[in-house]
Amino acid sequence: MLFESKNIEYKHPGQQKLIFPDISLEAGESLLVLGKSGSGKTTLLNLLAGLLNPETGEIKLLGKNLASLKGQELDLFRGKEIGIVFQKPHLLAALNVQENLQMAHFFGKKKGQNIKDLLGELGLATKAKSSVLTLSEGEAQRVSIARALANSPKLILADEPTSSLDDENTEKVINLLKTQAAKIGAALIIVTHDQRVKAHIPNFVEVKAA
Ligand SMILES: Nc1ncnc2c1ncn2[C@@H]1O[C@H](COP(=O)(O)OP(=O)(O)OP(=O)(O)O)[C@@H](O)[C@H]1O
Repeated sequence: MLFESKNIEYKHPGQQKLIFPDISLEAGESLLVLGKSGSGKTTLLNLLAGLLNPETGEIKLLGKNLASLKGQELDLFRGKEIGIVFQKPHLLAALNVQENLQMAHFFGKKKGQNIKDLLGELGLATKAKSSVLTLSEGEAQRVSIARALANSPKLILADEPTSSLDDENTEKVINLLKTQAAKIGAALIIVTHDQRVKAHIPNFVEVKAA
């Protein structure tokens, strides 16, 4: 199994304990994480990315238990093997499109995908040298996807990647994520409350308050 999470529980200070469904995915498989606002979707994504530590349970990517990795080791593993698409693109405004992607190679200490080719596949070939401040919302979202894919990670995590997009761009973004995940042999997990995404990815788990 490429990716597995089992018996994960987490409690934010002063909040109810969150109990998450188990997940297991092979390379090229996709999964939606659905749930109401406040149910714990973003918390689960942060746990799967190793940005939070679960109180119980284990998360394994490429046979490695995330909890067994510490500090810099975990940061480097995340940089190489986990691509995260945040809800808002969070691009570095001082850098152009291409430089934003080069940062991923730098932090992952990995050669990764050819940036020019990747931008071409995401329909951004003409934007390589553009300031990220001049991009439309859909373009900025695609750049943030390109950045998440730049190191050919084995796990792609996307938090509400379509919430601010129209129907056409939603379909484009979901297809891009699926195609790229299949191409690089990654597992894809998309957190969303956007019902439109369900039409494209039938496999789902639901996060519910305990
Ligand atoms: N840092 C924190 N400290 C305390 N409570 C938190 C923290 N982060 C999240 N929570 C609480 O944990 C619960 C789950 O939050 P989370 O952001 O994971 O939900 P979500 O399903 O992603 O919501 P949304 O769809 O609105 O983004 C909520 O009740 C939230 O208030």
